[in-house]
Amino acid sequence: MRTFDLIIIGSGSGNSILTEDYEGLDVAIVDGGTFGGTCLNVGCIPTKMYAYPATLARHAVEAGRLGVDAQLAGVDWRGMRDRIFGRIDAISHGGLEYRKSLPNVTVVEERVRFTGPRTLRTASGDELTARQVVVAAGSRPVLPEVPGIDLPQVHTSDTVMRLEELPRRVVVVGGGYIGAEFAHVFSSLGAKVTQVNRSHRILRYHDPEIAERFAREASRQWKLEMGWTLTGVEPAADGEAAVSATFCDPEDPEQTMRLPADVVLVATGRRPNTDVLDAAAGGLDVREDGLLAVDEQQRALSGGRPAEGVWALGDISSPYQLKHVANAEARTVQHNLLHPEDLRATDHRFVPSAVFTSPQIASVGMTQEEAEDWALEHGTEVTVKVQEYGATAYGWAMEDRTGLCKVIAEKGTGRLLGAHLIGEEASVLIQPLVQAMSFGLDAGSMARGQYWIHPALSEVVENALLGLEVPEHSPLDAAALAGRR
Ligand SMILES: Cc1cc2nc3c(=O)[nH]c(=O)nc-3n(C[C@H](O)[C@H](O)[C@H](O)COP(=O)(O)OP(=O)(O)OC[C@H]3O[C@@H](n4cnc5c(N)ncnc54)[C@H](O)[C@@H]3O)c2cc1C
Ligand SMILES: NC(=O)c1ccc[n+]([C@@H]2O[C@H](COP(=O)([O-])OP(=O)(O)OC[C@H]3O[C@@H](n4cnc5c(N)ncnc54)[C@H](O)[C@@H]3O)[C@@H](O)[C@H]2O)c1
Repeated sequence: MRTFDLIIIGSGSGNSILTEDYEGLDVAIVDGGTFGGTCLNVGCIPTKMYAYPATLARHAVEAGRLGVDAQLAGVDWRGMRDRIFGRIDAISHGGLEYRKSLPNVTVVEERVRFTGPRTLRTASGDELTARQVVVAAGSRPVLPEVPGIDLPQVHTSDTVMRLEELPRRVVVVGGGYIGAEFAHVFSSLGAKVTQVNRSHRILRYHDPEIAERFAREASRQWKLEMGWTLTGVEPAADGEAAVSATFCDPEDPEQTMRLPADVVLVATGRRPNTDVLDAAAGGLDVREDGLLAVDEQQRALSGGRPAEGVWALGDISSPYQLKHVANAEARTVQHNLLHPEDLRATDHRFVPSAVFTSPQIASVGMTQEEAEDWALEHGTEVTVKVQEYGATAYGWAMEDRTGLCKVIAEKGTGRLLGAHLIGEEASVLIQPLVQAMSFGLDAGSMARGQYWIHPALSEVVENALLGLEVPEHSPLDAAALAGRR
């Protein structure tokens, strides 16, 4: 049995814990996959490195509306792929080598499982234990158990970005973040894409007005099929495509659909790795949804109480499955490991997210429906303003027909409750609204307490705020508005 001061399982956000403050500790960092984890190797970073050129390609196709005679002559998929992974693989490799070079750090490049409280066994049979264990083992794609799911033409986000050629026909299964982003990438780069979703709502956790606007835009760019569940994939009979994917209507299984494809991308959600880690054998509580149970201080729970010396962060324990959340939780663990007498909690109040499609989508806080329910429950009223990009000066410059910014606030106080955008640079435009919510700036003060550069796109946000029925300045202080008391 090898004993350490600290074992970190997972080199994604888990790896960021190890600063110089840890130099005095004997640390093991364990990862059985690619060093650097999901975001770097198969997640946020490579997808955005594809999404950006895909957006450029989309703009070229749409530039004619503005009198620019551009066209998409083609894309160099292999060149793009090699540029992207040439950069990423080097970062992953460099990170691994750096960790290996540290005298106090042992890198274990193997899968591990819990065998008891704070004890682990590697795939090759070594036993490891530590005073403190950080579980940062992430999540993995869920694959429906249907015939043909293991055919080589069936991919997940883990493999699809390394294809040798840009496929001609792609069937994307799933209507969430991953499905939407890859439908954008493949269709903008020139593939014929059909995106199939089980429910009748795409991006189902988003504000319905945004999701509907997105569905309208998406169906201009690729084919959307709603209300179908995947039943199988088989080699195609006609030789026109490599495989055909079959679907049925979950409410009427007699209704079926067959789609030819060169690539079937399955993006039907991700599952926390608590099962492969055998978290229960470590005495840790696993929730019904498969997440490792943690408290606000990121302490893993055992029998509902903090387990001695076990912490967790990121996709394995967080319902958000977002890199900025995993990083924030890692900062909490980094502090708490060294300051047991002064534990911090992770602030999960205003978690924003964005979908990097064209147009982009960004969201923070309550949807309109959630805000209206909240208002009923708290005996208060909400005010909502939807500002179209096309009705602002920069929106005219862009001849924009799709963008909108919806802001939701409490009427009496101007407290911002939610913001939802679809449109150019939505992921950037939302940030001042996240800031206002986090620091308790009310909508009225935010609108009129600062200059907004004219005629920048940010006037969309300014005008949305000005359209709310709120006091010019809030009667409440910032802490109360930020929901801190
Ligand atoms: C295609 C895609 C696009 C994404 N885009 C975005 C985005 O734009 N913005 C955003 O905020 N989020 C995005 N995400 C989500 C984001 O990548 C994750 O939320 C984040 O990477 C989770 O980090 P983590 O540290 O919890 O886990 P990970 O980074 O997954 O790290 C876990 C590590 O643990 C290792 N591991 C697992 N089990 C074991 C075991 N038993 N033994 C040893 N090692 C093990 C794995 O090999 C892995 O390296 C995206 C995800 C995907 C899949
Ligand atoms: N930009 C970002 O922040 C970003 C990008 C990608 C991924 N992520 C993270 O990764 C997570 C996983 O993404 P995801 O898109 O795989 O999951 P998701 O949960 O967002 O979406 C899964 C979709 O698949 C559909 N589905 C499920 N089973 C199906 C079936 N059998 N047939 C057809 N459709 C089916 C669901 O209805 C849903 O629309 C996200 O929740 C997100 O947190 C974030």
